[in-house]
Amino acid sequence: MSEPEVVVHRDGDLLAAAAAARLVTRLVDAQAARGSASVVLTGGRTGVAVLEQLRRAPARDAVDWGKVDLYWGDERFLPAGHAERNETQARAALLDHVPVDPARVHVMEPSDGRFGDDPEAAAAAYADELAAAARPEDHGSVPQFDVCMLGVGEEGHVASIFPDSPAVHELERTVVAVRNCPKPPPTRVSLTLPAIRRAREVWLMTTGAGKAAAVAMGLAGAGEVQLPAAGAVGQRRTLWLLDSAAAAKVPELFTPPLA
Ligand SMILES: O=C1O[C@H](COP(=O)(O)O)[C@@H](O)[C@H](O)[C@H]1O
Repeated sequence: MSEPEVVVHRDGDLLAAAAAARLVTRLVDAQAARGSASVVLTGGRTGVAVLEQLRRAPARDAVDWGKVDLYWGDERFLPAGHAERNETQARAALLDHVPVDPARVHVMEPSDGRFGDDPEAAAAAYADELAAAARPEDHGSVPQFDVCMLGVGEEGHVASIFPDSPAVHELERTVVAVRNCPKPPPTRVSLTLPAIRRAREVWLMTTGAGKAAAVAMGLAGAGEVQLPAAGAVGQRRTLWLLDSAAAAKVPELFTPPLA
């Protein structure tokens, strides 16, 4: 597992543009090395802003989008096409604008999908989908994602893993249904921390003063039960991509000059 690294950008727009550029490089490198690439997308303001910046970046065409597997870290369990679904927002921001292979767009089922209003069944199906995509070299029931992008909530949640919730205690399953979320909508489907930790690189991306306390605690060694973001660690790299407001309380040890 990797030690956290911090990159601070002047503001959220710059962070989103820089993360989009970083993602292009990472996907191109993965395709050069292995023929294809995989990325876990996140919902939330920063995650969607990164995809919007990627849509606008001419360098996006350096990626062979037909050879990218796209997954989600979590999904709001709502009907297909609902404006608050992370999938809907990712499609509008980027996926509808690049030539992805629909078979490689691995969505979490909506609440009016194959399993109806049963988030546990939707979570189990996604776990099966991940297991089917894992190759022998992944050494487990989850693909070794090239990049797992995550937002960070004010109370330190990542994906839909909230502090001291059943999901943060899950050590076996790779995907779980989440009920009674403190942030609406109350029902979600989420990767678990063990699944997230299979990623080569985990990028925790967040902006704004409201996130500063959670970011500082995550970097100061908080436990993952109290602060799930602290448990989101990549195999090779764990990057905290912050704007200066979110970085305001970061321990000095981690504070590099503005990027
Ligand atoms: O609801 C969610 O929120 C988090 C954080 O969102 P943000 O707007 O505060 O950046 C996000 O990471 C998660 O995917 C999403 O479902």
